Amino acid sequence: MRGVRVRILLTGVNGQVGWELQRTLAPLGEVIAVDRSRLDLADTAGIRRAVDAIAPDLIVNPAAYTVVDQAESEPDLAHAINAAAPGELAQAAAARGIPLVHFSTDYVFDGRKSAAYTEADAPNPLGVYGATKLAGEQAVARAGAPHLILRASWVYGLRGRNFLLTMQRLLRERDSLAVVDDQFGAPTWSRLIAEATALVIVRWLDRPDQIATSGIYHLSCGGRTSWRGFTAAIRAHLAATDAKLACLTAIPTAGYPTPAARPANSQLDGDKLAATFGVRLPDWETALALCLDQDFPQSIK
Ligand SMILES: NC(=O)C1=CN([C@@H]2O[C@H](COP(=O)(O)OP(=O)(O)OC[C@H]3O[C@@H](n4cnc5c(N)ncnc54)[C@H](OP(=O)(O)O)[C@@H]3O)[C@@H](O)[C@H]2O)C=CC1
Ligand SMILES: Cc1cn([C@H]2C[C@H](O)[C@@H](COP(=O)(O)OP(=O)(O)O[C@H]3O[C@@H](C)C(=O)[C@@H](O)[C@H]3O)O2)c(=O)[nH]c1=O
Ligand SMILES: [Mg+2]
Repeated sequence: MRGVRVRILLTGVNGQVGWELQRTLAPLGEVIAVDRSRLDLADTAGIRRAVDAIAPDLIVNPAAYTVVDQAESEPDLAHAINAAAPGELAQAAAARGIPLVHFSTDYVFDGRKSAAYTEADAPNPLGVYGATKLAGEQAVARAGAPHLILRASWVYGLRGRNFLLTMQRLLRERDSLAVVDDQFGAPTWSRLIAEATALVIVRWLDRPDQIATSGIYHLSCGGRTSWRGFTAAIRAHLAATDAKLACLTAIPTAGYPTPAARPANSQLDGDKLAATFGVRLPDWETALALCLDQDFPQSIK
């Protein structure tokens, strides 16, 4: 693949990660970005036909059903998009002899481990979203195409639907805000995921051992915090410009009941990605500062 411009089929281009991937994959080749109107992943039967019509050299699939609570009442749709569709994409890739890069989530874990999860830890999802994402991982692995499954966590950015934008709005609107303080993980900026993914793809496609290096890799920011801790950091950044912000209180999970259960700890260990591809994302606090375009803490003034 060295030096060759590849045709890349990219799904989910209006999503957080897909939007950023459109830009970070552009230097690698021709990006054929498809949205739901061109490739509806709920239509499992149409996927193979669409892939064959596009005839890509590589498939990158950040599209997913990501509404965690709603998934509890739409398990069939979530399964179609998160499990059946990646399986079809991977089978199409295997049939064409091309590689697939797929994304998954920290919510495949049950959160009972106190340390960071490695790729060797057994998944045990607590809800429909996590279960369908795990089924997607398994379907991709089974298909036999060279593949990377990149597990991210707590994805945010300045675009789309995410916790950062929700909290910025609520902190401005409300007098007080109660946020759970007993679920831990690492917030991860969508742009860094997309930049790291492009770098990993270049290094992976350059290797002779794409099948041997196929598998699951954890790709999320370093460190960990709670949802309240993440909100406190968002609040601290906002305080530079906004005089009046909601007071923050810590609550237990039981104080914010949701249809889907979430892991108490889903910090991901990034050592395997660093050892294999030389890529590691910065700590979540550094990433948040980069995203919000604040002064970088260590920068020389
Ligand atoms: N968001 C998060 O916190 C985390 C996400 N991940 C994983 O990372 C990946 C990227 O997530 P993220 O970018 O945040 O997701 P988003 O929810 O921001 O975007 C998902 C995209 O998938 C598309 N999509 C949904 N249903 C269909 C369908 N039937 N056919 C075609 N496209 C569809 C959406 O299209 P449309 O715009 O039309 O709705 C949207 O563009 C996913 O695999 C996700 O599971 C992992 C950890 C955390
Ligand atoms: C809005 C709000 C949420 N919370 C809690 C609810 C929940 O336990 C936690 C996180 O809320 P959210 O529902 O926004 O986050 P959630 O949808 O669970 O986010 C997850 O999305 C999927 C797609 C992933 O893959 C995960 O990595 C993760 O990012 O914060 C509060 O405590 N107070 C609040 O005001
Ligand atoms: Mg959500």
